[in-house]
Amino acid sequence: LALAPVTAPASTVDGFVREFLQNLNFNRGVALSTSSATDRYFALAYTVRDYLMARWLEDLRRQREVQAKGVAYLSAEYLLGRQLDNNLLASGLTDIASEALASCGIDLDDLRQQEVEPGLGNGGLGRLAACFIDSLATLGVPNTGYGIRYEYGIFRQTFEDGQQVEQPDSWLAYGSPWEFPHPEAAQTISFGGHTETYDDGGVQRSRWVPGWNVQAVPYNYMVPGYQNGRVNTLRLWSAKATNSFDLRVFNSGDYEEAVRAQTFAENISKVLYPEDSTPQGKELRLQQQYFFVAASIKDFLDVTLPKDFDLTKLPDRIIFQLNDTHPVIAVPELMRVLVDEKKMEWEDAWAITQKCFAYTCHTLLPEALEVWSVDLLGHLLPRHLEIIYRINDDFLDAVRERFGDDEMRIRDMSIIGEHPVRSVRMAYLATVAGAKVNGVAELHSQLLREKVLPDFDEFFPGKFTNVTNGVTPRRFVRLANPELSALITDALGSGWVTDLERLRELETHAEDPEFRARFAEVKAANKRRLSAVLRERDGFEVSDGHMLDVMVKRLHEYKRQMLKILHVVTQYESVISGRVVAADLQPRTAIFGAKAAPGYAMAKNIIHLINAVGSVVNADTRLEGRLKVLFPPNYNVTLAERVIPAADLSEQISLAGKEASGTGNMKFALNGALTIGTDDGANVEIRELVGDENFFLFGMSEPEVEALWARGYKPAEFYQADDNLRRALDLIASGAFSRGDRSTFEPIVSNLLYDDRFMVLADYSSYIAEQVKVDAAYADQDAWNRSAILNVARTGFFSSDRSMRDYIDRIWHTPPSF
Ligand SMILES: CCc1ccc([C@H](C)CC(=O)N[C@@H]2O[C@H](CO)[C@@H](O)[C@H](O)[C@H]2O)cc1
Repeated sequence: LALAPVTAPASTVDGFVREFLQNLNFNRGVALSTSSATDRYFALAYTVRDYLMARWLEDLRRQREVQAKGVAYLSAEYLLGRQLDNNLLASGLTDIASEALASCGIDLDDLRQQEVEPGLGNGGLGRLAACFIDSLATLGVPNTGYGIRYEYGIFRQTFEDGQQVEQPDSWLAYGSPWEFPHPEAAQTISFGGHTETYDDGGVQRSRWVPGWNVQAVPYNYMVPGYQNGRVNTLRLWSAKATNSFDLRVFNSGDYEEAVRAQTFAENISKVLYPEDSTPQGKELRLQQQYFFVAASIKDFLDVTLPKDFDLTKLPDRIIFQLNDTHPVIAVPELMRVLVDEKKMEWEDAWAITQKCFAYTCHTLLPEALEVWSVDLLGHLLPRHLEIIYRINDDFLDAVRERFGDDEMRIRDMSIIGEHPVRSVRMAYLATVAGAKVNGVAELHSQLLREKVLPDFDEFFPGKFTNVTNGVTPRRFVRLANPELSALITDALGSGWVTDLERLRELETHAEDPEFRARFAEVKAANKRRLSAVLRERDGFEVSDGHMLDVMVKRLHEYKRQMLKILHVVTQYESVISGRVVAADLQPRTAIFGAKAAPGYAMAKNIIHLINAVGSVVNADTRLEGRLKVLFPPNYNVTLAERVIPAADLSEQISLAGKEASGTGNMKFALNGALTIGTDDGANVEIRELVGDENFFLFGMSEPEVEALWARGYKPAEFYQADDNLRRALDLIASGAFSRGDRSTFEPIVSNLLYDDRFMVLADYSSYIAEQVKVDAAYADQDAWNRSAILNVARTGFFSSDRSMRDYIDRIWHTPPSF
């Protein structure tokens, strides 16, 4: 019996009830009658786990047996969202669970609300990682996602007097029913100390003599494929002190000292860094990066691989995908293990390492590219710095080989930068070591090659490629928009959930007035649902008959939330000045969602401005309720799942050349919203696929931006030349939204007039003109709905399943196995 494969409980209502009550009574230790909602939620989660367990264990057994090449996805962030519904969908148990619980007098929806979403990421990069591991499991590709189990995720955002206030995100207060801790499989991770060379039987070798170490405890999470019997693993590491308690010191009465090691160690996985563009260069951040990378490499080499595995075959067994530069310390770590511990020759180790890594870059902002000072690196990871120096020396020798003694080029390509302080340029290390380097949208990958890393593109022909981002249709269409899903399935059958290009077949239905009417009803129903959510969550009222104009993403100047708020102020000013009659306005509600990095003052001021404009506009009866601004706090995955299906207009208005890709843009189009956007990131590919007539394009293209910059950009000239713009900025400067206090938003106005790095003023008139077209288009609801349906039909390309297939074809060569 012991060796028999684990069998899942019976997928029947009775079977589910039995399993649920079993978990409630014996796992939570309560009776149904005395149970709390939390008890019932945990018991439900345990029950769903039980149904997926057999698949998970069988998958692990098969992977051990087949030893197929797999993907180790290294990411410092995973923005997972709530797990319950996704796991119910993946196991095909949603209806059975709902019926089983109802038979116990429990409403499944009540339990859904109990779940706290794990906010282990900042934004795009973290959510993309979550979509990718979902797709790898659904495609049946062996994959382990590796990351950090932060005790505190992205902060909770509240507003006090319209200003962002950060609250700690204690998502583990009640524990998480979806994690499987394995303290017995903890890895020891070292830091500090020094290096030394020693004679190893006549061979001079180097070794690291660490100063201190911590324990990395793995927590496993299920990553179920969509109804394919597959379950991959997400392994997140948590830091613990090696010797958590020093009894000797304790008995000496110095209680604090006795536990200092514990707190010190735990700090490593305590909290997620809330920056999503400007690295702070903090030592703890580097500790976090090395901590999870070293634990993951040890875990794979010592646990997953068979004991006698021939490491020269490592590239046939695994590819480590670097999710931006955050895990790139993995390169010198693998070299250290192969050379220092496995005693491999440097050249052999390097040949293996170069085939085992690939690097995805997610940004174009120079300030977002991580650099670590050699002082800090040498202090924390002295052996790794030595290895990086050796990698760089060999690399620059090859550069000299190819280009001769071109010192400029040598200095420009060196992994070691000299200014402002001697530092390691992590993007350069990732590019030199990676087998492949990819951007996340066509335009981004092109700019990466031409502008950010041109020397490397020339030196490494064929290394640079592109894989346009994608989103999982399971969470962002099937789960977030059940009514649209039913409409699509009704028309096309259910195959689209795992074959999203099938949506193309909706094109013919777009010409069917009856189908358009049903689509309109779906959108209206999603708006009603959003309205109920925002009323209950934030006390907001969503006005009927309003176009929902939505901008949800991190607050960053390059994303230009300022352009959106200037549009609102322009409309407001036009009415209160009497130039426009309120009744002529197309009723519109601008919905914002955005967190700002706590240290990003300008971003926080812009949040304050949006809330300030909102409270004045919403209260001004002269607008007759035809223009509203809503800014629900704490935008996260769960709120995205409610807002996106209800949206009419998707705001993707970054300055061309700044947004690497965007993924919200894809989610909106797939849920039948029309996009107003610049030719930036993946907007370009969305517009190409949906057709110019189904996309509201405005603003400068990337080359036009470059040209204006080169000519010398004087934002004040645009202020002078455009009456609407001047009136809008003057109204803000006047204190109209800050109780007459002109100083409150002065920093924003003067920045726009005298700096405006992201050319808000230059693109203003084109944006406003395009918004007028949006209003006109929205007046013809039937034509709008036809265009919206064509957006759904033509954006199947943006499935993360397709992204994964591209990574497999162009980078990983890890076909789905067994
Ligand atoms: C070290 C500070 C830091 C932290 C996170 C990041 C991320 C790379 C920022 C990020 O999330 N980038 C977004 O990645 C998405 C997924 O590829 C893209 O769609 C977005 O365009 C890009 O801004 C940069 C710098």
